[in-house]
Amino acid sequence: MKILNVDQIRALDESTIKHEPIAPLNLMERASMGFVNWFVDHFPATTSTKIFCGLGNNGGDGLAIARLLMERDYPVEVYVVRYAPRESDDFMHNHRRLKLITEDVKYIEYSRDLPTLRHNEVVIDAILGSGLSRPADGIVKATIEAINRAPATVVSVDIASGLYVDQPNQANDVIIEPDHTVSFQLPKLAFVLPKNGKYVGKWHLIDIQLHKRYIDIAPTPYYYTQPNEARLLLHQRDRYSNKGTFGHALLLAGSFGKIGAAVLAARSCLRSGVGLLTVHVPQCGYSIIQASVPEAMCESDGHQTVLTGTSRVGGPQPVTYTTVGIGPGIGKAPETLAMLRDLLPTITRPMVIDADALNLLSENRELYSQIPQNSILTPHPKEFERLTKPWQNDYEKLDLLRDFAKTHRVVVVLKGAHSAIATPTGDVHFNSTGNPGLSTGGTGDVLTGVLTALLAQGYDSVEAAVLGVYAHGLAGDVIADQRGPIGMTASDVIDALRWE
Ligand SMILES: NC(=O)C1=CN([C@@H]2O[C@H](COP(=O)(O)OP(=O)(O)OC[C@H]3O[C@@H](n4cnc5c(N)ncnc54)[C@H](OP(=O)(O)O)[C@@H]3O)[C@@H](O)[C@H]2O)[C@@H](O)CC1
Ligand SMILES: Nc1ncnc2c1ncn2[C@@H]1O[C@H](COP(=O)(O)OP(=O)(O)O)[C@@H](O)[C@H]1O
Ligand SMILES: [K+]
Repeated sequence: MKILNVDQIRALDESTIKHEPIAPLNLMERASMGFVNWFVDHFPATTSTKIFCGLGNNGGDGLAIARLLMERDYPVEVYVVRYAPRESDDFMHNHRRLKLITEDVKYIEYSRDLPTLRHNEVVIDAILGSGLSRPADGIVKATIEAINRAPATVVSVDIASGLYVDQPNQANDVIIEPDHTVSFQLPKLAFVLPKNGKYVGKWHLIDIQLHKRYIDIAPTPYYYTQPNEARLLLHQRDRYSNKGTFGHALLLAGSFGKIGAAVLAARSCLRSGVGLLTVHVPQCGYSIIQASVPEAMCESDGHQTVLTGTSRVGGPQPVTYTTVGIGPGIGKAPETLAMLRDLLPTITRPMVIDADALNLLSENRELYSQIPQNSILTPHPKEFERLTKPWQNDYEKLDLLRDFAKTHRVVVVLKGAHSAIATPTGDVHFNSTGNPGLSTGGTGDVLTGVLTALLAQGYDSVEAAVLGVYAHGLAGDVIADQRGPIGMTASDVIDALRWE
């Protein structure tokens, strides 16, 4: 699914009006009806509801929503925040329509006009939408602050008032902190950026049949992975396949005290369809791998506690493997750095690079040029900062991410909620699965195993990253449903991986 910018959202609106064709007012009615259908599913008709409307089309939506909820007998109070002398045409029209069924529309010009908000009430925030052009101030700011202070449940229409759709807010901007955002058709970039979490809440999309052709051809670097899109990426198994069909992966993982990382990556690799797997670990990990992952072959490094030269010590010859994954639990010993230096030039196919392998790269940036093209790098934000430099806000981070992927012709999975997958052409796919239960040691190692398995099976790097990250998050969601997010472990995630 595409994520469009604010100008494109406006043009999409106009394109729908022109090509469907539909009157602007009727499109607003459709959007408002979609919101109301969602609202009715979530809050009973006894819910005391206060709707705060601005003077643009977001406010117009709010007025239409008020009328539609009143028609369904919700106890609704309407407040118009009068911050300017002019209203939009569709606001005015909906204002007239609302006045036909109620005289009771209140106006907020000064702080003293603000109502008291209680915990058993729901506030609908329709003050400002995608037309935000400057930080909220004056009475708009006071209203937002009052809503944020209140114990009421808050639902924003389209986007929280005060939050920009696709550009950074300043630290002192005043923005609604909703429990839910109910938006139209496509996600907004602001929804998938971690720092905006409290200004978005849970977000929901309402299909209002905006012009499909416009969406199909609109250029954008940003995508949001939908379940059907992920499923389409999945390779079906040939009935006459054999284990050779699905590649032979080599995992270089573990060090003394961190052999568990190698176990997790190995297990998830096997659970993700690899044909054959060899795990190369320091000597201290040999019997652990043999005993705990019997499906894998194991090679012992020449060193007792850390990974060293692979070929020098009779270890693996990476060229003979379909894919190499390196990083989980390896540490940053000088011998391991030497191994990485020797290894990179010998690998010609895309590999997976994670954890301390990334940290070693960031401390030895001359190695960046040795990373095989189309490799998948899986940093969490701290590792990504080490690979690049600190950023001021999520938008700057996104620029750094796209630049890094393009410059080094690699796929970068920046992990977190809505992991962002940047491609060598500069596109970014935001993941839609996963939950805070995944914020626990070892889930990143699991992801490395998953991605290594997909590359070994011949998936293209971008497809492997999009599908693997999606399936990893989905496994986390399945486990969170079963046992709650707090008690889940990385091993649970491996068990819940499903490829269908
Ligand atoms: N696209 C879709 O899919 C559909 C969209 N729809 C709805 O339309 C909404 C967008 O409407 P919109 O363009 O009228 O913008 P909105 O935010 O209501 O107000 C802009 C006004 O506020 C002003 N203003 C700006 N910042 C301000 C500030 N800080 N403090 C005070 N004022 C400020 C701004 O002033 P200006 O910048 O012009 O000076 C302008 O006058 C969208 O969010 C959705 O709800 C649906 O109805 C149909 C389908
Ligand atoms: N709040 C969250 N929502 C969704 N996914 C998350 C969240 N927190 C962590 N994750 C996922 O969990 C994994 C954590 O990886 P990482 O930080 O490398 O952990 P570790 O190093 O312990 O293995 C990543 O795939 C990340 O996207
Ligand atoms: K809003």
